[in-house]
Amino acid sequence: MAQIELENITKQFGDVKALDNVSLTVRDNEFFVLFGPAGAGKTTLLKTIAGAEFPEKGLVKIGGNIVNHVESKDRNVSMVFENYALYPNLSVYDNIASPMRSKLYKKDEDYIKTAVDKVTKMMKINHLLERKPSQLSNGQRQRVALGRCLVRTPNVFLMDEPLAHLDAKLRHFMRGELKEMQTSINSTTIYVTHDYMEAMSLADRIGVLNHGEIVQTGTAQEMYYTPCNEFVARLFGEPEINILEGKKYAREDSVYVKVLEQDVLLYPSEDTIQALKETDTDDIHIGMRGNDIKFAFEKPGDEWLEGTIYANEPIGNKVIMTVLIGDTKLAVTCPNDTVAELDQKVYVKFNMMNAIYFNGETQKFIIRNNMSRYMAEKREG
Ligand SMILES: Nc1ncnc2c1ncn2[C@@H]1O[C@H](COP(=O)(O)OP(=O)(O)OP(=O)(O)O)[C@@H](O)[C@H]1O
Repeated sequence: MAQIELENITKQFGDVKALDNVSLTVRDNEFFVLFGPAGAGKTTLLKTIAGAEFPEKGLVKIGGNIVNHVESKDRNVSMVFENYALYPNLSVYDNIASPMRSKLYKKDEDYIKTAVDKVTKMMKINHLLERKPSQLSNGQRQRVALGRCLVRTPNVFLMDEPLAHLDAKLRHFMRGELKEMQTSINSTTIYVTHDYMEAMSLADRIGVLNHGEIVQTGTAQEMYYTPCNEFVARLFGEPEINILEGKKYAREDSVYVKVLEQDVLLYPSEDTIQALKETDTDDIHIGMRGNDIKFAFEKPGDEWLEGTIYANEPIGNKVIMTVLIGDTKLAVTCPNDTVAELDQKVYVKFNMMNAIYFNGETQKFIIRNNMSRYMAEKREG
């Protein structure tokens, strides 16, 4: 049983509050991903759980026990850092074997050999066992460090960007292996990444950290469809979500939002009207993802907005077209065979089914269109 609870944790380095009153529960056996910009406090949070940093305030609990004063080695956690921290004089084999030779976990050499074989095959480093860390590439070193972390089965794995230095193909493969491993052993994992795709594909739940504070926790779906503010909305998805500045105004018993200074009204769905009416500002921002914007080169109808093509950028199997309307740039996701000239006229239309509304003053989430339907679908699974 290794539920992790952080209660009101504050950790300060000089003037910098690396963690600011953080409260968080990571459930037993959960794969929890910590996500956030550089300097948000992710590594400090991991180190606080590992016992490598000690908070000035708050409680750290593992498996229901307060561990604030328990030494790192006695917490039964296994941590892998982005900067490897391998023993330079030991071979790959001995580096990976080292946790099992420690006084606390002492295992016999046959057991160790079986465990090292298993993990080095999984990491695709079983041909490097005799080498020293200095004879390895960064990606190989990182896999050795990950292997050393995974070779025993602690209560808690703490992983700080363990795949950052691997090429895209290997990273994809490793993600699959990690996920499978997680489901086959009973361990709680907290995993730090900068890669939103990695966060979304691995996580049971995600915690977004910014300036030392937990901004939102939830599933990948919740982060993507119901982000608690514009900051979270921008973190998930490529291209970054478009945030359109608009004004709401009432007409009869409905509410309308006008965007891009154009005479186009975006009709909120029925269940959105009440929430927009109750919002105490007329400044409304609409979050619209690139794949919810349709485009055409001939004007299909009056409700389409006219713009010009500002940029066209291929990304993997899609093209991101930047459309300029007035001063606003919209990122539109297009099929990868889209051919378009810069400055060419283009017409766009929003799929309002997936519009997300934010308070323009606070940038906080108000509601998404068809919220009740979305919630019902979520409940059904
Ligand atoms: N030992 C330290 N001494 C002084 N300041 C520190 C120390 N460790 C971290 N900090 C500061 O605390 C803040 C949080 O750092 P932390 O490394 O936890 O962020 P992070 O989210 O892991 O960042 P990154 O994604 O860049 O690794 C940063 O402002 C950092 O400069």
